[in-house]
Amino acid sequence: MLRARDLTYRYRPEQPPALDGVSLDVPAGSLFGLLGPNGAGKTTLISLVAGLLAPQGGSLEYDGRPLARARRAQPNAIALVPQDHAFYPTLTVAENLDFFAGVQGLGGALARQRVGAALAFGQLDSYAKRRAGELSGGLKRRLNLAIGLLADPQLLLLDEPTVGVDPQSRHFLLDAIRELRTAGKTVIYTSHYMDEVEALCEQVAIVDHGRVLVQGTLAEVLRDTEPVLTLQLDRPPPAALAAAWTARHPGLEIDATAVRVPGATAAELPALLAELAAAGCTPHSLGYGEQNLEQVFMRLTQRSLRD
Ligand SMILES: Nc1ncnc2c1ncn2[C@@H]1O[C@H](COP(=O)(O)OP(=O)(O)OP(=O)(O)O)[C@@H](O)[C@H]1O
Repeated sequence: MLRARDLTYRYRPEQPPALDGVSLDVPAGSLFGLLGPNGAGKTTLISLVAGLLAPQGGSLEYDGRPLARARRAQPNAIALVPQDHAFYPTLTVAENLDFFAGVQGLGGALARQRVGAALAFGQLDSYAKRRAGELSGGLKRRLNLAIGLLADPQLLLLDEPTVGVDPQSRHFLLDAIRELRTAGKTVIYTSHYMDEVEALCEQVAIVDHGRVLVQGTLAEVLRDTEPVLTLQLDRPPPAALAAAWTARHPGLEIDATAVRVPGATAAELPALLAELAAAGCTPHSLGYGEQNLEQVFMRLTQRSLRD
């Protein structure tokens, strides 16, 4: 459905590029997680898809047509729900929805029906007459999402929709996003919360410094890296053992209570455990094989998502 090839974008000539050759394929009907730390380029990328910025290099296609042409043919097919609150705080919830329905060219019975559906989707009916600026953080996010859905878009771009919300609203928003997918929408979801992306999305791309580091189904991305053995220990292994393991497994990491051994094979496990026991160290937990997205990100960048 959405195909990006070699996209580049630079805000200022003296700055590094915000996007540096990004290629992505977002299948129709997928919940696609765009994961990356602050400043990775996520907002820039979805601003290009939303048409707020024009690519300086590369191409973007939507349903097989150049994006600009697809947008002219179907102006309401793609909607952006931005990170910032995109409504008028002094208007009520209902007035905001009526206003944005009008902005998107909806009128008469269709506008009433879409506003009703958006209120119901965001479970905002009982707040319809409340000034938007007086809503809680979570309700403001729900209103943002409801406005994005007014014109019944096919592709919804959600930029960090759960930042700054209470756990209950976060839960509500994540369920609502799942519902959108069930209703056949395509959703691109940017986040630096890897647990959310892991719980929600079946397609994932990890971006950093304006580049896509890895993309594919969640299962592919998690499997894409060599297995890591993680041992939680009662104390660090002796220096001689650490040196021997590091020689066999470059990239081995040791901290006060854990050892991470990249590239260890399943066949090696008994020997490694025997060496540890001989050195007087007792592992109290052991993990092997599949990693989570945070670990994949750390392996690819040597940094944490929150650095
Ligand atoms: N309007 C702007 N002018 C100049 N530089 C910008 C502008 N907007 C973003 N940048 C820079 O472009 C890079 C990518 O920013 P972008 O907002 O796309 O990242 P992001 O992954 O969405 O981060 P965040 O999670 O913090 O929103 C960053 O280095 C950022 O400082």
